[in-house]
Amino acid sequence: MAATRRLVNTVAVITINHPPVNALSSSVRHALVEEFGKASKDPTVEAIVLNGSNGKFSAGADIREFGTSAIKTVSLEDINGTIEASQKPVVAAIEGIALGGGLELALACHYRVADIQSRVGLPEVLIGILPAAGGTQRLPRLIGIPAALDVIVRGRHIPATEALNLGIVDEVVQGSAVDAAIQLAQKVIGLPLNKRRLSTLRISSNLNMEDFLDTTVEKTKKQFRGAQAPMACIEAVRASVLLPYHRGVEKERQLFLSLWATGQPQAQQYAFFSEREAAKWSHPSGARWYSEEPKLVRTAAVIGLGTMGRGIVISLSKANIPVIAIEQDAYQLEMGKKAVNSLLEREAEKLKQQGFSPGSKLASVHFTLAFGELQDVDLVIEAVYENMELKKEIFRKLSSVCKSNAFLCTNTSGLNIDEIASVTDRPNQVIGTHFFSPANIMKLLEVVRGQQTSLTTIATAMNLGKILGKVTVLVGNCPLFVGNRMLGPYLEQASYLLEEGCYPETVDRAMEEFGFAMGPFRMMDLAGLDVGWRSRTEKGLTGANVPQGTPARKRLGNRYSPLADLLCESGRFGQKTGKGWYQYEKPGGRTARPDPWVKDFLQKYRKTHQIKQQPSNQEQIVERCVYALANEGFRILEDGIASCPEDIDVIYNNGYGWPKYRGGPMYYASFVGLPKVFNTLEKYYKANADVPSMKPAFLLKKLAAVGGPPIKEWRLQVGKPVNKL
Ligand SMILES: CCC/C=C/C(=O)SCCNC(=O)CCNC(=O)[C@H](O)C(C)(C)COP(=O)([O-])OP(=O)([O-])OC[C@H]1O[C@@H](n2cnc3c(N)ncnc32)[C@H](O)[C@@H]1OP(=O)([O-])[O-]
Repeated sequence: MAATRRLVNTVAVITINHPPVNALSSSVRHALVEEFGKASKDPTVEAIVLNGSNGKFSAGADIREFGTSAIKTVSLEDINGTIEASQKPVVAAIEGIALGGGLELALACHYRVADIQSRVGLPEVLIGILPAAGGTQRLPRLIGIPAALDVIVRGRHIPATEALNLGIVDEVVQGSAVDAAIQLAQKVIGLPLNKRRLSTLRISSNLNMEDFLDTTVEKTKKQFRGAQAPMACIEAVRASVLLPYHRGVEKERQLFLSLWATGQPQAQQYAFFSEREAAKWSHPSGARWYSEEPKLVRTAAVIGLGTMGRGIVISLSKANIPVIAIEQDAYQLEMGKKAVNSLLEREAEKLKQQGFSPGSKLASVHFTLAFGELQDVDLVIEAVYENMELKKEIFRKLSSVCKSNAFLCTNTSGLNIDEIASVTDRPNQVIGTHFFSPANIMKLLEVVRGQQTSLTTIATAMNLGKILGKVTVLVGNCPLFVGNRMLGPYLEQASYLLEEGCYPETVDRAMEEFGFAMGPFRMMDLAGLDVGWRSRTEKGLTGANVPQGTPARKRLGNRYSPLADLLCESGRFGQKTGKGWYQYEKPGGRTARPDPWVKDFLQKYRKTHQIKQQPSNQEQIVERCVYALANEGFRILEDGIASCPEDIDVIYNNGYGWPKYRGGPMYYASFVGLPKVFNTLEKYYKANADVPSMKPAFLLKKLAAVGGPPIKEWRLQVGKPVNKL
């Protein structure tokens, strides 16, 4: 039964029953209509309580129903209208979650009681749509325009205590929300309900509403560049100010339909489900996520308290895993300790505001210089800087100190996991955990399996990612893994565009207007140009080891752009030195301004090398950079490094500032049409045979030849994720 009804004295308790998250699918909506109908007519029932089974009120509309005929059967807004109009008081008992349509349903009830652990919110914007069951009209009437806009446009999950302060819920309880709701229902029997019907309320505000909304539009446009849903949310809330309720709801509906026509909701919903699929990892042996038991990680250690290590320590502590944090000398340890403690204090403050005792949620961190103290930890994450010899030295030590069943993880963004594992006494328990900076904030975790990594180790690392609240993707071992490997051809194209007449700001603007959080040059300045320079020097691509007579713009017969090397030779390492592709207000400054020095440098460079100027327009810039990125994605699939295109998209959406409303580079390629992507790359490669990264990948060619099937059918062509490198 999608909903059940029981009687407690004169209160009917209607329970939504649709595991795992009580999504309001067609069957649930039908069941709600039926049970409400019965409870309303039953003369022994004087009040109604609505809750969800398994401690979850509801995660909202069933996302899988969008775009199908199921969504067209009995509408949630009609149900909400019926509930609100009920002559018997209806109380929502919110446990766990009331999200999206779930909260809209609760808003239609006359009262709302929440348990202290629950979260409410209208996160529709995160899947490309807007609350379209009256949420954009009821919430502003309940909590006012500014607060409602914040909730609806940002789509965040709001902890119960904050929801109480905002006025979204009437009561927060430590114990059972259902018991409290039944008590409240009994208390309000017979009281007038008019003021509890949100659709009938008038919006009160002293603000100059039109100005306020216009300013919000401008701010939101900048903040969510290119995303349509946040803008539609504002327009729907504007309607709540200007129009009577029923016309506001019509506007909500229209906005929903026009959003659907943009294609953005489909991309964002693909991204939503891809994230969940990524957790269901597969292994070339045929093992899958459900066939392997992860080991419990009761204690962990982090080696190295630089920016990355600090973030990892915070993540572990927030997941209630006690941590031992190690540094190499007293000074570094003290610096790390100060930074970690100050971040932990902030977390503790947040918890206090939510009504929790920080001690119950944040695990302890012990700082030490002594490796010997690691003998009992279940798992170690090494997070020192990227240097193979240093990492090997640490893993040798760990191997001798840690108990035999401890897992050893290396936080590297591209070094060979097998080489690191080879110096240990347990290569099967070594795995890569590539966090993204700042590690306590960024959602992505690339888990890298080496050749000998055991299934238990994989299951444990994947499960740890989940416990840390990360979007975790399992990938194979190759230089730079998935995300960073794809950046290579992308950044290469960006540099060639400069050689051919563009400027950093032109390329960045094009990519940012496409939707990237940051264009390639601003990104390089932030990461530090010296990092890539060091790696190219080690590979003999630049510096003293380049063979004499090598042309400046060729390496091993292929095109090479020395621009970044030249910048580094002038001491321009990016933000840290106050100069890079841009100039900054000071070393460490954040505000990038176009630098006349760079313009002059590029002009002289083009003249010296007699490069014909043919600056690309915005569309060409995007095509070259994004197709280069996706093409490498196809190669990664061919090589068996990623299991499926969805995993690649999850990595880009969560770790590289890719605009989620475009689904990810592989989804985008599919959206544009694989034959078009193939033909564009082929044309470029024919004209530039010295740029092998633009040669269309074999898999792309194969898929384009059959007309570019939908992305979920690519798996058939990809096969098992066997590392072919
Ligand atoms: C009518 C128009 C107006 C209304 C619009 C809306 O309400 S739009 C909706 C607005 N609401 C949202 O945007 C909320 C979206 N959901 C979430 O944010 C999270 O899922 C969570 C916080 C509810 C639970 O997190 P967690 O880490 O505990 O668990 P988990 O994330 O792994 O999910 C478990 C399983 O449930 C599945 N599933 C989940 N939700 C839905 C759904 N609504 N639908 C269908 N399925 C859903 C999920 O795919 C997964 O399936 P699998 O892989 O097992 O087959």
